Amino acid sequence: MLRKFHRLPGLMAGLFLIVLSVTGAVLALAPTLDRVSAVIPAFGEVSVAELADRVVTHYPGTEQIVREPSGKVIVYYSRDGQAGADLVNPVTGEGIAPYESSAFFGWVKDLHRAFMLDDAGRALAGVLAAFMVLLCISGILLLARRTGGWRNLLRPLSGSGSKRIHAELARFAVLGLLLSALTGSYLSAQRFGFLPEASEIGPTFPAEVSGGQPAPVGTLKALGNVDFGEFRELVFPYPGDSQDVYSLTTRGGSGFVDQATGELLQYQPRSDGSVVQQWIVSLHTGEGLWWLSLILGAAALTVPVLSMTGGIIWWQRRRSSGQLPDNADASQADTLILVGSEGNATWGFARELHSSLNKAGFRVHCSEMNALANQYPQASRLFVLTSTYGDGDAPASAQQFMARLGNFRPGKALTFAVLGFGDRQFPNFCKFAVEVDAALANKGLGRLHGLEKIDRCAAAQFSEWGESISKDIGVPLTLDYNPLPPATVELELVERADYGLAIQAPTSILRFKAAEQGGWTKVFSGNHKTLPSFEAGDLLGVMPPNGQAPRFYSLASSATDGVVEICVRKQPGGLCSGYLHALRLGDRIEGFVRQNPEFRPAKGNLPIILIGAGAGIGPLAGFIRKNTSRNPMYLYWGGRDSRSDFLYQPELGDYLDDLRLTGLNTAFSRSDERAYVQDKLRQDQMALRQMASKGAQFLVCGGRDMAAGVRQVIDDILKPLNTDVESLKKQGRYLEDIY
Ligand SMILES: Cc1cc2nc3c(=O)[nH]c(=O)nc-3n(C[C@H](O)[C@H](O)[C@H](O)COP(=O)(O)O)c2cc1C
Repeated sequence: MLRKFHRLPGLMAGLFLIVLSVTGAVLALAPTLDRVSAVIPAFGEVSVAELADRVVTHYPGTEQIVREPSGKVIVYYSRDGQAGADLVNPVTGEGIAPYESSAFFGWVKDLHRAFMLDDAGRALAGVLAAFMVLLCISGILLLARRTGGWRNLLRPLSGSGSKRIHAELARFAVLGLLLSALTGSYLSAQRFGFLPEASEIGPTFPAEVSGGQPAPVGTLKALGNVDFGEFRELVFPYPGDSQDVYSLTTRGGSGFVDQATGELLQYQPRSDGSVVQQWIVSLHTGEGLWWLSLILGAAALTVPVLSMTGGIIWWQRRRSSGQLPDNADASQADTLILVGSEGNATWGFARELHSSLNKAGFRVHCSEMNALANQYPQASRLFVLTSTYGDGDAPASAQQFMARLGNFRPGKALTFAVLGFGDRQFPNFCKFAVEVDAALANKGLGRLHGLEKIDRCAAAQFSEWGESISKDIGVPLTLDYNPLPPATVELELVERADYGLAIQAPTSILRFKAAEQGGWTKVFSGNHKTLPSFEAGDLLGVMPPNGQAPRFYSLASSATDGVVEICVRKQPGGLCSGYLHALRLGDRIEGFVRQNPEFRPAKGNLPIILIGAGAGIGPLAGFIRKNTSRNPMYLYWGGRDSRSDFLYQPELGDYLDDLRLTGLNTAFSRSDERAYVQDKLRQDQMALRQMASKGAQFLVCGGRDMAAGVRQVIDDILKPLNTDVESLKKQGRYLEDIY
């Protein structure tokens, strides 16, 4: 609901909002430019009497002197019967340049206020400002939900692409945008009479003036008492009219000054309403507050990017939820399908189930798990299809499910079936699905069908599950889904370095390049695909021979390195690792990239501690290679025998020499020292604790047992700091890529 609330005004108003914000950003420059060119005397340096005296010396026909909020001073005068206006220096009274309001800023202001459409445009701008208020408020709520609560609002954000850019920019700009939108809505509501405007009634013209011989303006006492900082406007008396007076406006009010005695007559302070009104204008335009105008301008500039990324997110969501035809409304549906997915594979299965149930005559509502509503009044069966990610964690579209389950009030008749999607190669096979199944049972829901798990998107297992469900619901379902294989690129092996043969742990560093599509094939196929950009720590999906499901390997290079590098240990009987180890230079494989932004070193210059064992060194070596800004980076790595499987030994030496690597600590389990990487960590505990207390980040890559051992040692090391690995994980300071 909240997302819908955020999305609708956003999509409707996107284009106009871009115009409003870009013009707003341009206008925000005006107060700063004015401030830069203005000469502003220090407090107490120039009184209004002195200012007027100096101006009159240079402009004998002065009629009015105005001080703009930026500090600029304008004199309006008549000379030889011609009216003129000049900018003047308030210290000397000399003219600086003829005064002309900028035609460009005037045009931009018209576009900003009314889209060049008079009242209809003004009304539209007002409605858009109100939309913007809604967008900002719903956006802040969504952000708090995404970061796990208000207290975490400033924490590092996870995710990548449009979602990440949208959230980061919104977090930076939201307060500025909210201020502009609130003040804009207020001013617009005032203009159309929905809110009262503070009317400023000036003082009445004095009943009595001295009528004596006018004194020189520089000697008038009431003007001498007002500092330039307080001054706003001085209107001169009509020349030769001894009954006329000076009209003086200051920051605090306005009054009249007798031109002979210099007495202040009929002074009237400004009303509170007028002060508030002026503040609202200043907070909207930055008038007189040049620093605020820069903040508002920077915030406004984010709107085009926010609109674009917001549009992309909406479109991706729509596409991934498959624009399901005949998706029943949640309140009307008798059957629910909730989907937890990170890479969208599970959506394909959900779509097939949705279509099959629809054909069987059910009213089916399908949505992501994060969109779990509090109630589904008509629903009697719930199917949850979810993948598992990270190390047994929830996928992106299910991360808020468990929290939302707290408010979920299921009807008595609602029964459920959970179908997990995962990969048996991970020890936490379908762990999140297991947790969801238990949580729903705890909530008191009856089971329609027990938990089942699908390994690597196996279509046959899915069909079998469909047959069991058919029996449970008493209606035949045919679940015939063949997932499309991912779009792959042909990669050619260009280099390999082999280690570990002597110790029966063959491990190779393999470097590939996108294979050249030559000659006629290239011309006619139009099929010259390249890998998308990738970073060390992302995953290379490799299609093994015989059409098996892809296997994933952590990338040890970034796209900018010009090669696709992986480090692979040959597993006994391993289909894909065996296939890769048998490759010779020039051989080609089919591969694709899957991003893994959760496993990346933090930016900045806090220490990074890389810990790994065996082939887990791959992405860690990639991080070190990329550390061209020489931030402190330490590597703890464990192998078997330094003579046989010291992976990346020459490169690590170079990185130490050129300071991309600050410290290297190795442990070899089959050498004389018989040490594991955990032992080296324990030996260095003082240094590690000190770095942790300074905010260091830990990145661990390698086998599961090693990772468990490392976690235990780091927990011990952190104890005196009253923290642990779990807390560091929550802060994004302990990342694992384990297999
Ligand atoms: C980085 C990564 C981590 C994964 N972690 C697990 C895991 O812990 N347990 C599991 O069963 N499957 C794991 N998988 C496999 C996915 O759950 C599986 O590929 C699933 O079909 C993906 O579906 P989705 O594209 O809808 O998210 C992982 C996959 C990747 C790429």
